[in-house]
Order: sequence, then structure tokens, then C-alpha cells
Amino acid sequence: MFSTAFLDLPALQGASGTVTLPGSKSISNRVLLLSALCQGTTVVHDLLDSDDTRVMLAALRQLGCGVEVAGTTVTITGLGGRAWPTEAIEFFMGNAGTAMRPLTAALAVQGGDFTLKGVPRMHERPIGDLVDALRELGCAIDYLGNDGYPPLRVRQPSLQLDKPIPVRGDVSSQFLTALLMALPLATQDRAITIEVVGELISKPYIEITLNLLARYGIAVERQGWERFVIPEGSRYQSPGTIHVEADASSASYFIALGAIAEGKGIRIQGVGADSIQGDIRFMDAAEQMGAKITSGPNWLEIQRGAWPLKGITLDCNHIPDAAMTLAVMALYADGPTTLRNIASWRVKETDRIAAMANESRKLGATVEEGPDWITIHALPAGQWKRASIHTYDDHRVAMCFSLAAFNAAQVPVRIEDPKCVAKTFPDYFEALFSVAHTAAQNIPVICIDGPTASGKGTLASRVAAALGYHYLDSGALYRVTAHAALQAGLTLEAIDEAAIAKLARSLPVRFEGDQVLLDGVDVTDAIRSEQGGMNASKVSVLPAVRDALVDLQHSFQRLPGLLADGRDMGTVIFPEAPLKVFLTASAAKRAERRHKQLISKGFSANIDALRADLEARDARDMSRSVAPLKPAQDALQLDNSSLTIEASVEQVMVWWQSRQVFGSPT
Ligand SMILES: Nc1ncnc2c1ncn2[C@@H]1O[C@H](COP(=O)(O)OP(=O)(O)O)[C@@H](O)[C@H]1O
Ligand SMILES: Nc1ccn([C@@H]2O[C@H](COP(=O)(O)OP(=O)(O)O)[C@@H](O)[C@H]2O)c(=O)n1
Repeated sequence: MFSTAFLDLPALQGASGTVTLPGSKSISNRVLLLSALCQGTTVVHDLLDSDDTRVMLAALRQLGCGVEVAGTTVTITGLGGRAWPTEAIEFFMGNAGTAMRPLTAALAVQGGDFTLKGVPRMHERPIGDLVDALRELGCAIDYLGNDGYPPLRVRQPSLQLDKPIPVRGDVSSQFLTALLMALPLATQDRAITIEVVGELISKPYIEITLNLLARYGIAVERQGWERFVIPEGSRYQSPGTIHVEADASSASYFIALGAIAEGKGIRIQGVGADSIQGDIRFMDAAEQMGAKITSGPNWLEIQRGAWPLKGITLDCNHIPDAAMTLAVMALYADGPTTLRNIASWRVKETDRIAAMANESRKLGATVEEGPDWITIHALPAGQWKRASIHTYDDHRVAMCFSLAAFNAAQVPVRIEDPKCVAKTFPDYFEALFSVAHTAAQNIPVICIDGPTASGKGTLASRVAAALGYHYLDSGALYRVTAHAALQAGLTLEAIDEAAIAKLARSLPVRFEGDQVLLDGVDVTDAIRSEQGGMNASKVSVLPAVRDALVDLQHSFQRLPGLLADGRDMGTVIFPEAPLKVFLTASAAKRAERRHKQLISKGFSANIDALRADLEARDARDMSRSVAPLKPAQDALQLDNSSLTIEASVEQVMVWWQSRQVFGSPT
């Protein structure tokens, strides 16, 4: 996951390959709650690991459920047949609507002394319709803040279930889902009837709920979409094992990607056209816009068909979440696209109609909006602008606008607060980068060159972490090469140049966090010694060795960008890099830093000897004939002798930002 303040997506050109999608958020949380209400143990496979499921799991633990997590498999030992807690419990529900609503209903029907709170935005998301329905049937629920909104306090109910329970059908279908999942708890001596008042929106989500309830032994009788009868004596029965289908609305970004990007097509693993989720019908809308889609039981394949895409007008009531993706596809169309019947967008994580309109306008688009509709006009090649997309703590806004990076103007797109995707798809950007491609010149490289112990590695890795970029420690490659050569019984002299170069060309080196592995063996400590640095300096003089390492170094230039540290990053390996920094500090300072570094790692060291060594290494690095250590002509010099690490990082970030001008962040 990218936890950076922003993520700059380079202009992307195409996409091909396979993405495996994580489990659906709403199915995950429904399955967790149903498993908790069962007697016995349920093994849930392919569970989504996300903020919403973590909130639900924490709540279930507080209630006394057995919860064992092993990767994406979670084993739940349910509360069925056991005593419910009688002590007061306070639940923190974050911003997790898929946990808040069904849990409120289950707790209210079961009764106890429970408080449910969330983040400030959760306290702005309406829950009045659910509470009204629950009160109607005798549940005791108080508002602790504003009427109609969390936080809530739930107490002991006195249930009256003889009359049908009215539920408004025109608000979030999660209310009805919540009731359908909670009411089987109260069917000991009667059947319970729910009556929908008005048109039921988002019917497909109710179908998912009914489908899952059936898996848990609850056979709800559906009479049209107006009445639902939960039979007397209904009891949750564990299915034993259950697999969570991938999220069909997450699939929408990759369906759109296949339709927009040039390439051999995208294969999506985890969900197919026969999915129980209504959002899968997004594929029909994407096909209308031009996508070519084929499908099997658990997969979809998408290719670009019509190009530009075709503008459409669509009632999106059946695909409220996935329809947001159409708004970004609309930018690539041949005419305007109007999405209708999307009033529910206004009360989601943020006001999504306003968000999609504002952010599309930043990209240069013309957008009109009404209470329950939006029209997005196509964006011609010349009119795309570099924009910093505000994401409103809304995962879908972030994922949708990542698709703007395929713009014909080939301008990059900044996504603010990229970690908001954690709600449903923590590794969304990693998945995007695994299939997206672009020309090397679009993938930014920041070079940090300089003498030993000037702080290159520290600076480069910190800036990489701040930007979400990859990091190349090129010195480590020379260190590993020298290590491998010595292990192979070679000298580090010119006489063995060809043999060392041969080794270097297929060096089985891997970086895992701070560890360096050679052929699977951890050589971190061995290569980081001062002797290791001196040996690296010796092999690095040999032109054939330097040449042999070029391709390996270039292979680190991957999306979304790279920080490269070494001696010749800016002069030889990445001469086109948009920012080159030549980092120096006085020899005295550098010797002092290296001394501290070694002592802190438990090595003994003598500061004068260190200084003599590093001056000898500098001299060799600066005087060699190939790729000598020197600043690139266009490098910015940074002497950090009297700067803190933070100040050096800040300076490089300021230089970088001044070259990356996006529309002003909001
Ligand atoms: N600006 C700085 N001020 C103080 N100490 C620093 C600074 N930059 C780096 N250091 C420290 O100096 C030591 C050497 O830094 P390192 O990044 O390993 O250098 P290089 O990669 O250039 O050899 C580390 O212990 C690091 O914490
Ligand atoms: N791009 C690079 C990186 C390192 N090197 C060589 O490898 C040695 C070790 O590099 P390093 O970056 O790990 O060394 P430190 O600066 O960390 O001491 C340097 O002294 C250089 O001789 C190089 O020639 N070119």
C-alpha cells in the first residue's frame, strides 16, 4: 500500500496482463457477521484485508467471538448457542458503513449495553431509516449526537414482531440488508415479515444478502421486491467453509483499464460474469462504451474495442458504486456521457457527484451536475491539464482518477492521500502498476550521487519512501559483485576483469527491505563492512564490470518512479533523469558519521583510519577512467555538512516539487 501524502502517476501508455482481485468488502463483512451469529466454526477463505473488515473483526472479538486470522483465511467461532455479553461495550466503527449498519441491527435485536461510534465522517452518514425500523419493532436505540446519525447507544429491546416491519426502499439498501441479517435472531416463535415502502433501490445488493443468508441456512421468502418473510424457527447454520467472491466494483477499474489502454488486454481473476454481485453489470455499460469483454466462471478478459469510447446515457441505479468508473471513462469518449439516478452518490463516503465533478474539472473537463445526475464531456487531447486529485477519503475517487493517467496529452496525474484505497483495495496501485506500462522516459528518476558517507543512501531511501518510489542502491551491486568474485576465488584486479564481468552480468542478487541476498543467502553484513566498500571500489574501476551492471541498474526504473544512489547515476546510468543531486559533506564530517554508524552497529572503528580510507576511496572513484565520480553538468549540489537528515530530505523534496507542478492541491 502507498502511505505517502500523494502519489504521482506518470503518464501511462498501455496495459496488459492479469490482476487477481481481493475479496469483496460487502461480502466479506456480511460473511463475517453471519459466521459470528452461527453456532460452531466457519472457515472464511479469500477475505478482504481492509479497514472495514478489520473494524468488523475487532467488534466481533469484543463480543467474544473466536477469531483466528491466517493471511486471507479467517476462522470464526460463532456466538450461536452461547451467552451474549452483558457488560457495557463501546465499539469504534471508523468509517466502515458495511460494519456499522448490520452490526447495529444485530446488536439492537439481540440487546445489551452497546455504544457504536466512528470517525467524524461516520457521524455525518445517515442511519435514521435503520434506527426507525428497528425502533418500530421494539429495539431500544438512542442517538448520542445528532438525531438520525451515529454515535448510537443500544440497550435491551422489547420486541414486537407481529406486524410487518416497514422499511423505506429508497435509501441505502444496506439498511434492509442489516435487518435481513439480524431478524433471524428473533424468529424463535414466529415468522417475521418486512415490507418495503416505495421503490427498492439497489436490488442486486439485496440479492447478494439473500444468497448469502441461504448459504447460512436462512431461507428468506421473497414476494416480489415488496415483502420478505423470514420463517419461524430460522437458525444460522455454518456452511463450514466459504469463499468470498472478489469485489465486482473493484473489477470496474480494470474493466475500464482494458477498454482505455492499448495493449494485449487485461485478465481479471476472482470474479466472472456469473457473479452474485449486481455491480458486475458494469460490464454491460463498459461494453456499450466500447470495451470488448469475454468471461468464464471466475474471470473476465477485456480489450479495447471502440476508440475513442462512445458517450452514453445510462440509468445507474443498478450499479451505483461501479458507475463512478464510467465518469472517468467518459473523458475518453466521443461525446458527452450522462449518468442518471445516482442520488445515493451524495450520501456516500463523500458527496460523490460533487467530487467527480470537481476533480474532472481540474483535469480540464466540462461537467454539469444535478441532484441525482452528472454529465461529463469528453476531453480532447490538447485540453488535459496536470491536476492534483483530491480524494476526500474516498477509495473510489482515488481509483477512478488513476485511469486519467492514460490521457492523450501524456501528462502525469497526482493522487492525494493514496492510502484511502485501503477501504476496499489496499494494493490497488501496486495492481495497476503490475499491468500498466509506459515509455522509460515517462518514469521519473531522481539521482543522488556523491562521495562515500555523504548520506546518499539515507537521503535516497527517505525521499523514495516519501514519494512511494523504488530505490536503487547501486553501490550494493558493486559490493555484491566484489563479494561474489572473491567467493569464486578471483582477484579484484584487471587480470580477472572478464571473469568478474561475467559474474556481474547474471548476478543472482535480490533486495528485501534492508537485506541484500546473493543467491538466496543474506550477505548484508558481509558487504556493508569498510572492507566491502574498498573491494567494491576496486571492482568498480574495471570498465567491463561497469558495463555488465548497466542493464541490471536500468531494470530498477519501474512505475511509479525511482531514487537511484551511487557515483554515476546522473552522469552515465540515467543521464535523462529530471533531478540530479550531487551530495557532499566535508571529509571530517563524513568520517565522523561513518564512525558513529559503525559503532552503533557494534563494530569497532578508528576515526582517523576511517578518514584515510574514505579519502583513498574518493581519490580512486574520482580518478578512474570510466564513469569517475563527478557531478553531472545539470546536477544540483547539496553540501549537508551542517544539515540534519530531515533538512536534506526537505531540500530535495522542494527541488522535486518545483519540477512537478500540478494544479494547486485543495
Ligand atoms: N545530513 C546528515 N546529517 C547527519 N548525519 C547524516 C546525514 N546524512 C546521513 N547521515 C548519517 O551518516 C551515515 C552515512 O550515511 P549513508 O546514507 O550510509 O551514506 P552513503 O550512502 O553516502 O555512504 C548514516 O549513519 C546516516 O545516518
Ligand atoms: N554507482 C556506483 C556506486 C558505487 N560505486 C563504487 O562502489 C563503492 C561502494 O559504493 P557505496 O555507495 O556502497 O559506498 P558508500 O558511499 O555507501 O560508502 C564506491 O566507493 C564506488 O567505488 C560505483 O563505482 N558506482
